[in-house]
Amino acid sequence: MSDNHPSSPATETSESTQSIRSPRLREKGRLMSGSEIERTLVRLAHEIVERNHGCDNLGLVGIKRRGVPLAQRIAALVEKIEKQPVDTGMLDISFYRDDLSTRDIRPVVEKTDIGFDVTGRDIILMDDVLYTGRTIRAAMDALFDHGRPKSVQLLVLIDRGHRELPIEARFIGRTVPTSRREIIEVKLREIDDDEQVTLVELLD
Ligand SMILES: O=P(O)(O)OC[C@H]1O[C@H](OP(=O)(O)OP(=O)(O)O)[C@H](O)[C@@H]1O
Ligand SMILES: O=c1cc[nH]c(=O)[nH]1
Repeated sequence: MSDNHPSSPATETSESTQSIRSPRLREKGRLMSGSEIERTLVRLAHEIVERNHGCDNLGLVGIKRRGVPLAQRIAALVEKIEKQPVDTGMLDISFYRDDLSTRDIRPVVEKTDIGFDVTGRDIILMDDVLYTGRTIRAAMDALFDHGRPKSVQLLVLIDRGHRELPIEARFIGRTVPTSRREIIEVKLREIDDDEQVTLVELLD
């Protein structure tokens, strides 16, 4: 989570008397359990295959962090349906965002290596949450730095609205109307050792 999202994590500084308090959060309820996430991914894998008439030219690209396990799981499901492997890669868009000045700068820079040639391919970008659309816009910039795909489609587990750019997902796990004072928190077992989607309210 980042500073430009209300869901920013606790930021404490010990080097001075100043400390930025974490926002107070209240959990409002669970939107999806682990098994609901799994079932949704199975449906999305079938939709991808159906709308792309197979998977011959597909390449899946997950956006760090939680888009990566989503892409890997969907690749495995598509492979099971179509009985052929699907190229899968990842993008770390930290340095491509257009609002870097307001980002929580992370100390570890991870190299972006999509892992296959995207030129001429039908690329499906994957992320956990679609909100303003700025991450996806940045991811597309990064993608086109790597080559020229034939098409780019977007898959998200949760579309929470509040777009600030003309970006829409083609494959959506669940559309959740939210207020700007709410946060969608996605947990995936590969990253969080837990698996669920919850709606959280920002109290401050
Ligand atoms: O549409 P947007 O407004 O760009 O928001 C969506 C992004 O926000 C989250 O990432 P974030 O950078 O907050 O943190 P994360 O790496 O902890 O998921 C989420 O994973 C999406 O990538
Ligand atoms: O609610 C939100 C908004 C952006 N990113 C998230 O993970 N959750």
